[in-house]
Parts: sequence; C-alpha cells; structure tokens
Amino acid sequence: MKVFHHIGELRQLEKPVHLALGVFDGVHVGHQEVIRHAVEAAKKDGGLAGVVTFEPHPIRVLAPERAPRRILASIQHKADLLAELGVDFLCVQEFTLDFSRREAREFIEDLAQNSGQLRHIAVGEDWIFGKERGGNVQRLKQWGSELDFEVDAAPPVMVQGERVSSTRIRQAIRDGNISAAKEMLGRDYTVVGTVEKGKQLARQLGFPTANVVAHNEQLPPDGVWELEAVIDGAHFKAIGNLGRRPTVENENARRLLEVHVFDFNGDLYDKVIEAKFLKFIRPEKKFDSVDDLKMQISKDVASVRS
Ligand SMILES: Cc1cc2nc3c(=O)[nH]c(=O)nc-3n(C[C@H](O)[C@H](O)[C@H](O)COP(=O)(O)O)c2cc1C
Ligand SMILES: Nc1ncnc2c1ncn2[C@@H]1O[C@H](COP(=O)(O)OP(=O)(O)OP(=O)(O)O)[C@@H](O)[C@H]1O
Repeated sequence: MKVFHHIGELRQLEKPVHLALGVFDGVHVGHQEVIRHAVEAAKKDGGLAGVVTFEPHPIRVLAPERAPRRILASIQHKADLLAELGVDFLCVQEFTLDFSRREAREFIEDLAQNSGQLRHIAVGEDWIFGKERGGNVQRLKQWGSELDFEVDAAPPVMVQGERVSSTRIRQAIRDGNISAAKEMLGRDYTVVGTVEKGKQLARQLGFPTANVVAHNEQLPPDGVWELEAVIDGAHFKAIGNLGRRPTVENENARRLLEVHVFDFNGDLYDKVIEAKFLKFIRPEKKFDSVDDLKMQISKDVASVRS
C-alpha cells in the first residue's frame, strides 16, 4: 500500500479513485464497513481505493485537555490494518490548527481537484467534519453532484445495541473486557511495540522476556495475560506480564509489557512485535522471594501451554 503525506500527491494517481474519509482510530467494525464501500467500488470499476486520514488525532489538537492519552492504533499499525482490508493507498493529512480552520467544502474541493478521477467518497452517515463542523453527509452529497463524485453513507454499525466507537473500545480495554473489545474491533486486541533491553533478570529466572514498549496504545489492566506474539509475520504462543514488577522493582518502576515467547530463542532487541491479548490469567503480585515468583511463573506458563 502506498502512503502519501500530502493531498497534492494524489495527482499522480492515474485510475478512478474511491476514498474513505476519517480518523479511523483502531479501524473497528464501523470503520471497516465504510472502508469496504470504497474497496468494493474500486474493484468494480478497476480503480483505486484510498483512505484519507488525519494525524495527530484531531482531538489532540482541538481539545487536548479532553484528548485520550492513549489511542488504539499508531499510524504504522493503522496502515497495516488498512492494507489488510485491501486499501491501495493511504493519505495522511497533518492535522494542525490551521487545517482545522479550513471550510469543509474547501477540503473536499481540494480532494476533488487533486484526485484526478475522483469517483466516490465513502463516510459514515453521521460523520461531521471541517471548520465549525460545517461538513456533513447531506452537504457532501450536494458538493458531490456539483463536483461530479458519488457519496456513500454507511449506516452505523452497532454491537450490543450501541454504535461502535473508539471511545467505547478504549473503555472496554481499560476495564479488561477484552472480548467486548474484540467484538467491536472485529479482530483480536493487539499491542504493537518495540522491544527494548531490560535488566535481563528474567533470563536468570529461566523465562527470557522481551520488554515491549507500546506505540501509543491503550493498555488493558496490569496482570499476567495469555498472548499470541507475531514476530516477522510468524505466530507464537506467548505469555506476558503487564505492570511494574513489584517483586523486583520499587513502585516508581516503569509500566512495561514483558513477553515470554514460547519455543523462540532468536534476538528480539529493536524488533517491532505484535502482542495479541487473548485471556487474563491473574493479577500482578508482589512475592516474598524471587524463588516464589519463579514457581508461580512456571505454573502460569504450564497453564497457558496446556
Ligand atoms: C509470566 C510472567 C509473570 C510474571 N508475574 C509477575 C508478578 O506477579 N509479580 C512480579 O513482580 N513480577 C512478575 N513478572 C515479572 C518478572 O519479575 C520479570 O520478568 C523480571 O523482573 C525480569 O525483568 P527484566 O526483563 O528487566 O530482566 C512476571 C513475568 C512473567 C514472564
Ligand atoms: N459504528 C460506526 N458505524 C458506521 N460508520 C462509522 C462508525 N463509527 C465511525 N464510522 C465512520 O467511520 C469514518 C471514520 O470515523 P472517525 O474515526 O473519523 O470518527 P468517529 O465517527 O468519531 O469514530 P469513533 O467514534 O469510532 O472514533 C467516519 O466516516 C465515521 O462516520
């Protein structure tokens, strides 16, 4: 999938263009529905399906005091998820205060002028955008008839009677309700992070762990979790401890996700790995001795392996 950083770069596209517009934090089932409209329409007329998204998350610029500290998927993770849905290109529009003051119509005209053969824009039917929230589906349809593109408005996708939203998913993850998060995401809840060097004590414990520093992701509650690790595209069973390791560290220790990957002994430092959260096993605990901790970890590992 091609990634552009400027709407002007869309000029180089030489086929009919079908766009989905939005932030798409987490690329949940509601977002997937909107994106599917663009992907299917592009397939039908031999065109290209693209997503135009905004970075950073607009709420961080418009109302930083209300902005979630954590987002669901960093831009790299979002790009990977979109590629899996069959999106041909992603345009990441930098979201600044200046950009937020642009009239909705001006932004749409910009897209229409730069996308050459813009055929179609897909959004959710309640999507609002542009200066003073001046853009909505009704207006978008009107502009589409003037500028010669079609508008597809997806009805809200609901789970358990409520509209799926990234705010709801964040809350479910914070509550440790991984199955609800999974249902709304339409995939396993995943933390993507880079492996950093730890104190290497875990190696002495007999359970080498990769310290995964999350790329700006909402994390579930501390504790021991059954995981699946994805490393260079290969899938492994794994177990993880999320927390501050009270047995061996003081309370000021950094919150970390330590992952012990089963049947793996390669070097993971500096690698980006994906940890799929499958099941909560137990809360993190302060043990009286490292030996007690070691014994408990053996039991945790055995319960996940079996
Ligand atoms: C499956 C598993 C469970 C763990 N559970 C706890 C725990 O309950 N309490 C705790 O203090 N540390 C726990 N740890 C963290 C160990 O203390 C940690 O792996 C060790 O401190 C290694 O740190 P290092 O990566 O800096 O070498 C657990 C680790 C693993 C892999
Ligand atoms: N549950 C849903 N069902 C259908 N479409 C949705 C749903 N949630 C969001 N969309 C649409 O997906 C696109 C991207 O949404 P965007 O992330 O910009 O905003 P949002 O509606 O605030 O999403 P969220 O509340 O999940 O953060 C928009 O066109 C939006 O209307």
